[in-house]
Amino acid sequence: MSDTTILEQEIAIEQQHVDRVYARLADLRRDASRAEKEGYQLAGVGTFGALVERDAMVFHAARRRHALDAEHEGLVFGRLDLLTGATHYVGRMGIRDDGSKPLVVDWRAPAAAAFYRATPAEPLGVVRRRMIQSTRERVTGVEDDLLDPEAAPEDMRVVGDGALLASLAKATGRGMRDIVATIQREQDDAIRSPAGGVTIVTGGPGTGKTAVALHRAAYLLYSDRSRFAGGGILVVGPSGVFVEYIATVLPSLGEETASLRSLGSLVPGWDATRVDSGEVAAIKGSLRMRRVLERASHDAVPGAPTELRLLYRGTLLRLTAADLERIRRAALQRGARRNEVRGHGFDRIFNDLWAQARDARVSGLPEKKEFESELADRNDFRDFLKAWWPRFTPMRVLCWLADPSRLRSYANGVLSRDEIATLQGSFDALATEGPTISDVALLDELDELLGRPRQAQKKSKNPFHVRDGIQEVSTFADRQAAARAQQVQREDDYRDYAHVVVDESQDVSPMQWRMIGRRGQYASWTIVGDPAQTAWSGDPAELDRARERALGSRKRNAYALTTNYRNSSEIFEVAAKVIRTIMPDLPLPSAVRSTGVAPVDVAATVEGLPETVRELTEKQLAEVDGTIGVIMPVPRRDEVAGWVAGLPERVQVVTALEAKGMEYDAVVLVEPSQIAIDPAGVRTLYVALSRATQRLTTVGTNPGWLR
Ligand SMILES: Nc1ncnc2c1ncn2[C@@H]1O[C@H](COP(=O)(O)OP(=O)(O)OP(=O)(O)O)[C@@H](O)[C@H]1O
Repeated sequence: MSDTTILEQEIAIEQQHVDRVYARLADLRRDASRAEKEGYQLAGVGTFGALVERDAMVFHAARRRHALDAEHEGLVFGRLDLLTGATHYVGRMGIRDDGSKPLVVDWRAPAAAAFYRATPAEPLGVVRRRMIQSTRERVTGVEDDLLDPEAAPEDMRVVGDGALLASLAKATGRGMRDIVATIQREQDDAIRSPAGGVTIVTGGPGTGKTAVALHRAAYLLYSDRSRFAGGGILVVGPSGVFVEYIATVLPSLGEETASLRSLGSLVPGWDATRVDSGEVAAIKGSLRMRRVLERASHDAVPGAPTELRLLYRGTLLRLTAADLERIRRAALQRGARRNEVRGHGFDRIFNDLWAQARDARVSGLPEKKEFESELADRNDFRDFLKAWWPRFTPMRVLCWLADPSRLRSYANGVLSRDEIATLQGSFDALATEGPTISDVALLDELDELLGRPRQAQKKSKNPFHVRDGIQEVSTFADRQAAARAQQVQREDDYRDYAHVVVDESQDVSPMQWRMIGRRGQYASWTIVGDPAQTAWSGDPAELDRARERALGSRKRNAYALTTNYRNSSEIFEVAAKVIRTIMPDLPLPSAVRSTGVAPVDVAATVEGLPETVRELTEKQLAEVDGTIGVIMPVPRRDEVAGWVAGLPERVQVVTALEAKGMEYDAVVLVEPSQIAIDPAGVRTLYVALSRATQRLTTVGTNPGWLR
C-alpha cells in the first residue's frame, strides 16, 4: 500500500472519531440552549428561590454554550495509544458521551499530560502519540511519534513527521495563537509547575515564554478553578501593543477571568504609552525615587497662602509663614500620609488660633468647640484651609517635579547632580500629555505615600444586593448580564489577585516591581523573561533586589527554555551575532526551522531612505501572507510611520521598544545602528532583530553596522 493511501486511511479513522465528537458537541449545545430557555421560564414561578435558581441556571447555561462555541475549531488535536491498549483523544476541552465515557480529554487534565511529556526515552506508557490536524470539522492530516516501538502491535501504523514544524511555518495573524496542540516537553514542565510559590521561566527569543505563561494561566484556572477564577489572574506585559497581541490567546483557551494590563495601564485611570529615554527611565525606575517622592508629598503647596489673617470679634488673629510651616511639619511626621492626616493639620490650626484668641482676651470668647464651629462657618477661613491643605491627587504632586527648584530640593542628596540634570524637563509634558509609562509607577507610589482621603461608603455595585435580600432588576436580560458581571466584577484598583503573571519581566524597573507587588501580595506568581533582552540601563543589583522583595519568601521553581520556535535559523543567526558583541558567552537557544532565505541588509542615502523603506515594505507585502513589522528607533516613529502610511493593515509600525514580545512574518528594521548606541541599545536591537518568522530586511544610512 502506498504511503498516501495509508495516510488517507488513517485520516478517515480519525475523522470518524471527530465526527462523533462534533455530533456530541451539537447535543450538548442544544442542551445548554434548552437549559437557558428553561431558566427564563422559571420566572413565572415568582418565588425568591426560583428567581435565584433561574439566574444561576441561565448564567451557567450561557457560559457553557459560550465555551462550546469558543472551542469549536480544531477541537480534537491529539491521540494517545497506550500500553494498556486504551486510546485517549486530547482536545481543547473535555467531552463525554452520553454514557459518561470520555470522548476527548481536556489538554490540561492529568490524563493528557503524557501527550506533552512522553519521549522515546521515557514513554510514560504511551506507545504512539498522534497529532491530528484539522480545518473546521474536517481532519486534514495526522502526524505520529512512535515512542515505544517494542510495545507497538503489528498492525499499528505510523505516519508523517514534523507536525510542529508545519505549525510553525503558518503565517502570523494580528494576534498570538495558542499552541495547545504542539506544546513541547520543556514548556509543559513550566506550564504544569506547582500552583504555589513563584515559577520563573527564562529563555532566549522565541522560546515560547509568553506562550508558556498564558497556557500556564489557563492550566491554573483549570486545575483549581475556584481559587484562580475567584481571586483572578493578573497578566502584566510591557506595552499596550503587546497586550493587544496576546489578548487573543486567553479567550481562545476558554478563560475570561484574567486581567491583561500593560505597565502603563496597571494603575486605574491611566493608559500611558509615552516612553522616556533610557537614561531618564533608569532614574525614574530607581528605588531612590521613593525618597524624592516622599519629600514632595510633604512639601508646601505651590501658590498656597503664606499667612492667615482673620478678624475675629474685633481682634486680628494671625498665623505667619513660619507658623504655617511649623504646623505643617508637626502634622506631617515622617511616614505620615498627607491625605489621611489632613484633619490633624486643621486641628493644629484651630489650636493655635484658639490660643491666640485666649491670650488676646477676646471679649465674649465662647467655648473652644463653639469657637471652632464659628470659624468653620466662615467662607474666608474655609477657603484658606482648602488652599493651604487641599486633597492631593498623585498627579498633582508629581507635576511639582516639573519645577526645577522643587526637583532639586526633593532630589538633593538622593540623586546625583548629573541625574537631577537628566531628569530636568522630563516632567514638563506631564500636565498636558499625561504620564509616561515610567511615571505610572511613580503615581502609584505617590498614591501610597499620600494615602486616600476618607470616603463615604460606596453603594454596593451588585444589583442583587440590597439590605434585605434581593432586588429585582427590570428585565431578565438585565439579570443575566448582572449575574455575569457579578462573577467577574472587581473594584477598579483590585489588589487581591490569586496569581500574577509578569511577561517580559527583564524590563520591569524596581519602582514597577513595587507597583506590581502591591497587587500580588497574596498571589502565587509566574515570571517570564530574558535578561539578554532588557532595555534597563540602571543598576542591575537594584533591579534584582526590588524583584526579590516583590516576590518575598515564596518558594522559587525555575525553568529554562532552549529552543527558538519563532525565527528561521537564518534570521536568528543575525540576531545572535549582534548580542554576542556584548555578551560573548551567553547561551543561546537553537532555532529549529530553516527557510533557506537569508536576511537582507540594504544601504540607503539620507534622502533616499523614505522611498527605500516604503519599497522594501511593499516587497514584503508581496512575499509574505501575514503581518509585516516596520521597526525603528523610538524617536523616529512618526517620521517612519509617514513613509509607510496608507499601506494595508498587515503593515504594523512599532518602535524598537514596542516590538518587545511581538512577532511578525516579515520585519523591515530601519536604521539599526541608531538603536545600538549603547549596551542597552544593543540588547534592544537584539529584540528587534528576533521578531520575524520568515523574512528580515535591515535598512539604514550606516551600512557597516553589522560587522
Ligand atoms: N510548542 C510550540 N508549538 C508551536 N508554536 C510554538 C511553540 N512554542 C512557541 N511557539 C511559537 O513561537 C513563537 C514565539 O513564542 P513566544 O512569543 O511565546 O516566545 P517568547 O519566548 O516569549 O519570545 P520573546 O522573548 O522573543 O518575546 C510564537 O509564535 C509561538 O506561538
